Amino acid sequence: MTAPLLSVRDLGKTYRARGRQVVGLEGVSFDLRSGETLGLVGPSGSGKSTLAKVLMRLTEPDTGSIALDGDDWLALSGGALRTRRGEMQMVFQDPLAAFNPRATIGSALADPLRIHRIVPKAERAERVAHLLERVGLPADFARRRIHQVSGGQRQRVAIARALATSPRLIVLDEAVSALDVSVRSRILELLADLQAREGLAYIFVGHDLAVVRVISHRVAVMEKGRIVETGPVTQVVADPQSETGKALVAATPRLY
Ligand SMILES: Nc1ncnc2c1ncn2[C@@H]1O[C@H](COP(=O)(O)OP(=O)(O)OP(=O)(O)O)[C@@H](O)[C@H]1O
Repeated sequence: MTAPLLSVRDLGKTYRARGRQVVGLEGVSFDLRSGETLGLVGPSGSGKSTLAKVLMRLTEPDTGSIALDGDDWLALSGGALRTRRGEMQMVFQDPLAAFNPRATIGSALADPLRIHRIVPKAERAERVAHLLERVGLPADFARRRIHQVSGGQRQRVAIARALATSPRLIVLDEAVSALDVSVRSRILELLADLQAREGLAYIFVGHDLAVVRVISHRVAVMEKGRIVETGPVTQVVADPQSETGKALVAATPRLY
């Protein structure tokens, strides 16, 4: 067995809001290997976004540890964090909110190449064209703006931008939830192709178990900040053990 790419142990986070304490995460532990997808499901408020934000170093946990490739991910700060940040990327539900509407797609893709000093200026246009090609878009998309392309194409651009820093892991937060069924299937196919070719690991946050099942190898069910059940996706779907897992399966008529 190869060592895990990501090793998460005992993460805890409590929010303090208006004198009240709210559990964001409690005792969250899991491993993820290269080339593997972990689906993350659970009701609203169960801690999925908090976990994603902690992994991305957008918020700090109170307790616990995260190792990426054996390195202490939470110990990184300043320049070291900036250098390695691109190893984990995130794709959101609404790419329009994540892109400057006035910038061209080409400049949006060139930004991470410049910021992370991935290729010299003279090679950026070529690298942008290559990123577009990897997500199935023609090179002339570089001249368009994000609002000039369809929802599925926007999500392809968002995936291309995530790929720019050669991440080991991409957190996909409801990344296909806003798309029509046929567009959604093609994006899921693209993600699976990229994973097969490049060994990317994904954490796929979703509310629809029917969609999560298509892409995930394993699934973790969250409730009140805890992982209450985890296992191979086929097993959790066929025979959920937790009350939350049972409720999610019961609420998903398209599973069979
Ligand atoms: N900034 C914050 N301040 C206070 N409480 C917060 C904050 N962010 C999240 N919470 C609380 O932490 C808990 C976990 O929330 P989180 O957003 O991680 O859940 P989620 O599973 O992603 O929900 P959703 O599916 O609705 O996005 C909830 O009770 C939420 O109200």
